[in-house]
Amino acid sequence: MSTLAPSNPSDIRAWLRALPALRGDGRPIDASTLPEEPLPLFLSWIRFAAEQGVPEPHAATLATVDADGVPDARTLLLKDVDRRGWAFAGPRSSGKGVHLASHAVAALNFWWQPLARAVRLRGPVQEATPAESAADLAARSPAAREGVAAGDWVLWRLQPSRVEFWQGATDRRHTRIMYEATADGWSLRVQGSTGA
Ligand SMILES: Cc1cc2nc3c(=O)[nH]c(=O)nc-3n(C[C@H](O)[C@H](O)[C@H](O)COP(=O)(O)O)c2cc1C
Repeated sequence: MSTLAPSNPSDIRAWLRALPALRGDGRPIDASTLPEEPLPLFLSWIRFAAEQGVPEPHAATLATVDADGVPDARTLLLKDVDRRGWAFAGPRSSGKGVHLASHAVAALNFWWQPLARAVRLRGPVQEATPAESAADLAARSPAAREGVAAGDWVLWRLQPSRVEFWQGATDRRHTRIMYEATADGWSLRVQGSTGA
């Protein structure tokens, strides 16, 4: 079937269902070599995605909720990641800034189609120091800095309470690697196809 969108709206359902999905080159997961915490696995997956030519592997979808609990989501760039969390930035006056001021929690989702891989995190969000936010703004191009009011730029860090690594497979025998923060570290659960 052609992948051109049908002009007749009543055909959309059939057209969508016929579009190919999960055609990425999935890799088997060796559950015996997984690290005890999610950070090293995330670093190895995003580096691998970049090496494999995944375009803009640092782009992710950030979901927040507003003061009434209504969710919203938008694409943004990951600015840093270390033990303090997954860092992203934007104006304090933006939708995400307003949401985070009332509900300091978020979810972040990466989708690396050529590898059929996704990473999904959720947890509390903390504002970085004013110096870190200013440094992030200063590192942007002059064009990107233009129009940002002084003091309106914020760097936030999502400190995940849960991280899921998802490896899709063309035979639909997907693998989910789930890390949950515990009082003294991380618990790890693997579901689905494993073994390399
Ligand atoms: C690839 C890509 C990268 C983006 N990076 C950022 C970013 O790092 N920070 C940001 O505030 N908005 C970024 N945006 C714009 C957001 O998607 C969004 O339009 C903007 O943050 C306003 O959303 P909000 O009002 O819900 O906060 C990016 C958009 C795309 C498509």
